[in-house]
Amino acid sequence: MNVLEEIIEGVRADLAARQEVTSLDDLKARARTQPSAKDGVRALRGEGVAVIAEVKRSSPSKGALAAIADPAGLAADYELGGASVISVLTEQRRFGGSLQDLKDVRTRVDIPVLRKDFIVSSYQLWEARAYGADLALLIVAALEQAALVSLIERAESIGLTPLVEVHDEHEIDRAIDAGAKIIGVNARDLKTLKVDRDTFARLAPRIPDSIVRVAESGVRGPHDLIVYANSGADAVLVGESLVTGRDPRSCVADLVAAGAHPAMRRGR
Ligand SMILES: O=C(O)c1ccccc1NCC(=O)[C@H](O)[C@H](O)COP(=O)(O)O
Repeated sequence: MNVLEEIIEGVRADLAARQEVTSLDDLKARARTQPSAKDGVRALRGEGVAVIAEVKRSSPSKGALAAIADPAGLAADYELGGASVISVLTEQRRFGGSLQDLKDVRTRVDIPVLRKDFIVSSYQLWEARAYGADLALLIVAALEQAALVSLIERAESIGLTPLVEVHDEHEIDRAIDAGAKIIGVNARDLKTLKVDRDTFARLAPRIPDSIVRVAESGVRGPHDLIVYANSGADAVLVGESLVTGRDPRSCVADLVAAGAHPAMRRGR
């Protein structure tokens, strides 16, 4: 079993336990009490390069990164630094996240919030909405094509914007065929966990201009953002360097400033 398969095995077990406690009808009722979801595409299509700042306590590749006792406070700092979207890892076993983190972050920030998890069921989309997410990650490598199509449709029908994650050309074609409006190219191979920052430059030209292009993983600072932007990134998704940096707000502000430079404007 590779790392992705191991993670998903745990995700399915935790999902089954939650489904024992909360019925789908209860989740739907809770989701319907939420304010309308914010527009994820609009948030990532502004001037300059948008920053998606991640609340990430630990990871399979690096182990413990940061304790993050106050995820909402961290998210508020990210927002003050100029982030366009907050990503909240809700997977518990390997990333130390939770739906409570998502709820806490949602109540503190005004910008859109992404549920970053390993989504294999529409139940998790309803959870995302019920706990206040505006966007939800869908990983092509984790889903058969019929499931991908159906989860994108379900996400959109309940107001969520799907961020569809890919790792190679074939997955890009699958994401486009499935109707993705935002595609994230993850530089981290989810089977080997190796980060290859050249992946984005290689794959981005295959993604049409009509689709928002997000470069995920491996951003250590403004230089990496600029390299991704020069290869066509509309947005970058950043976790580790923000949670391990000394001042998350200024780390985000430095990225936003680099992405707002006139040389980064590409008439989007
Ligand atoms: O981060 C990991 O080790 C990891 C392993 C297996 C599946 C997913 C993983 N990370 C999720 C992400 O995609 C990143 O958290 C995100 O792109 C931010 O990356 P980074 O800035 O490099 O922390």
